[in-house]
Amino acid sequence: MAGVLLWVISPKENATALLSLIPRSGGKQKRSSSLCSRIKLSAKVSAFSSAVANPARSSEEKVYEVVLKQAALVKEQRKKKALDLDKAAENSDALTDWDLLNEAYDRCGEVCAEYAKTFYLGTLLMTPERRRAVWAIYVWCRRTDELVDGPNASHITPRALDRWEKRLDDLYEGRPYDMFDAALSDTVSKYPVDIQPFKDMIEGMRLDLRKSRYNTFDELYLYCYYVAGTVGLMSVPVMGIAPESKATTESVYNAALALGIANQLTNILRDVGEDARRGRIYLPQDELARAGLSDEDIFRGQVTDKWRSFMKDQIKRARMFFDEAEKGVSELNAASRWPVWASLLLYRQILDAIEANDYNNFTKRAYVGKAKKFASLPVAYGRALLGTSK
Ligand SMILES: CC(C)=CCC/C(C)=C/CC/C(C)=C/CC/C(C)=C/[C@@H]1[C@@H](COP(=O)(O)OP(=O)(O)O)[C@]1(C)CC/C=C(\C)CC/C=C(\C)CCC=C(C)C
Ligand SMILES: [Mn+2]
Repeated sequence: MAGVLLWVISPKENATALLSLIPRSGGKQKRSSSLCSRIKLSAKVSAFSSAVANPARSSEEKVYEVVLKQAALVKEQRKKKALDLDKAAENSDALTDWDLLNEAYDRCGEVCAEYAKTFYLGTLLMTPERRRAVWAIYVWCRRTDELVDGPNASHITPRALDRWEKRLDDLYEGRPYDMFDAALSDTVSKYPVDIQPFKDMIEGMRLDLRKSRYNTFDELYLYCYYVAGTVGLMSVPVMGIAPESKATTESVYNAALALGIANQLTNILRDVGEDARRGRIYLPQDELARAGLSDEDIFRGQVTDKWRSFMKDQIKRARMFFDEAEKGVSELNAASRWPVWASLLLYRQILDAIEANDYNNFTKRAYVGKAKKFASLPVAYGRALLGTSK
């Protein structure tokens, strides 16, 4: 991870491309207009927001455009029934440097195993091709987050993030800088993963550099999309939609987006105290004010009835996003469902843990204990076995 920092801070010293060009597979894009379930969730969620009219497009509408674009890319692939992604992936390996590429993917797997053990275990059920592609995406996300959250975050400037984005462009064009990039470069050449969610995640990191308050849920929603909803959009093209699924591609992407948003909202609710100690308050300012709370209340960190009631509403909204996500998991390829269910069940239990801590997210960290974690894995497995909407 340190290498990334060196590179973005001082690119010249480290700018050696390790692997040569990797073939790209294209994908025609087609638009669709099924906003239905998006709007339903939007209506439910905005019941929490103020009555302030928002004549401009909401963040949800803007984000939905990315969802449609990514869904269209995948729909195109699904139509090509004869194309077996795993086979295509295997065949195009013949054109690249096998050993280096395999090593690059293995290293991604190692990083993943170290930082996210449960998730790593879950990926072992996937086909080898899909598994290693998800690892490559995971590592890129982890490195991106490390830039602004890691030990050297204080050295990161907007220009450093611009260089990271340039590096992303390069790897998409088959010019990776290091072996982790090479793995991702290979992945995006084989699966219909659009570059936009990756760029948007970098945009989320830019926001973290310049913004420490969110006026409304709409603003927060966009941030959550940038740093977490994007992960869902990056992952589904690799995890794959079950061939027998009758669900629309857009609805599956909606669910994936919802899972990212739900996870990030949960992160935010869990880390209120920790973030406040870094001068950050992600909770929407207008909702805090309506609950009779201010930044000072958060810095003071006292669990009052006002706070409990405010948190109950926040938790309720996060759960709504988890519910929305649930609708899509069974539509994924059978082998990809288990890690997704596991992550959904585990993350959602953090909300239960906040409740169990009597809403003290100022000084008590809500976490899911080992026993509960292990108990969730067979539950996730059971759900993964259930069929799709066919
Ligand atoms: C149909 C359907 C439901 C499909 C599933 C789609 C899917 C796989 C969604 C994944 C959702 C997910 C795991 C989102 C990640 C959310 C998250 C925790 C984002 C974190 C951002 C910044 O947070 P913060 O800095 O506040 O918190 P920390 O203290 O740093 O934790 C991130 C850290 C961004 C970076 C994200 C990652 C490193 C995770 C990347 C994960 C993958 C690519 C694999 C996803 C696959 C599974 C099975 C979970
Ligand atoms: Mn982080």
